[in-house]
Amino acid sequence: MSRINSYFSRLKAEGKKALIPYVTAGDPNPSVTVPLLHAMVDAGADIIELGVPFSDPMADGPVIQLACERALSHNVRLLDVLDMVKAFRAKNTTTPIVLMGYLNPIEVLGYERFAQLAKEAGVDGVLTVDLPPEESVEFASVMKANALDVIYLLAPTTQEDRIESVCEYGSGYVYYVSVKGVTGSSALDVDEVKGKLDIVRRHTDMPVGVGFGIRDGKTAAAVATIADGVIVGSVLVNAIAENADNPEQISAKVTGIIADMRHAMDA
Ligand SMILES: O=P(O)(O)OC[C@@H](O)[C@@H](O)c1c[nH]c2ccccc12
Repeated sequence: MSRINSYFSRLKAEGKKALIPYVTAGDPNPSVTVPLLHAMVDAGADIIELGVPFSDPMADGPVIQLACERALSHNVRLLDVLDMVKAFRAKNTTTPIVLMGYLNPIEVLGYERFAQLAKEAGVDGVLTVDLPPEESVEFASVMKANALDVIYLLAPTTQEDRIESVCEYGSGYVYYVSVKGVTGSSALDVDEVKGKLDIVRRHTDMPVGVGFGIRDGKTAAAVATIADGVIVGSVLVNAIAENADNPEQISAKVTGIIADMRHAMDA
């Protein structure tokens, strides 16, 4: 059983939902990331989506695009991100980490080498934004051979027959994107998302995480009533951006938001 699977089963047994924050590795500089990951866990994060900085993050809005730029200005590459995961694992062996990014840096390393290094570093799952499941047969089989979960996105526009295949190829959890568009979009409509999740659940027993447009405790709590995981990115990355000039503030701001969400979700 993967660390992601066992984590979700444990939460289920406790009647809790997963809080899944996203941050970009190396933002605003490489020394911030590992301590920030530990602080997020202490504040109530269950699973971490760690973004691999990429020069052309087409599914991301301005907030995460700028995060990628800040990290890339310090030359943070995929191998550096894997080193951060390894450093995190020295003190934490329970919190699942999903690497979130685009295909190009993985292709440069090669699937096999990437998968081995990622596993060794302590990565649990991989979400490759620009690789459609239908084209990922080889990718997915190499990841799975190295005990990495492959997480896919479902969008509001995904047709039911594709939901079926995406759920079949994926493992760990499915990521339901709550609104059309890029990351950092405006608020989502919980009732509309609920209707979609009912359809998704007809096709899979996997946990379903919902992301895009969750910015506060109230929305996090509402999403927690319908989903297994609440995924939060831009509001945290924005707090990082606002404090990029005094990084000692970053952890307090980010963990403040996470603690609020945790509290609202568990209330
Ligand atoms: O930023 P938001 O609206 O809170 O949504 C989460 C999202 O940022 C995170 O999961 C993510 C970061 N980059 C992505 C690219 C595609 C899909 C999702 C993502």
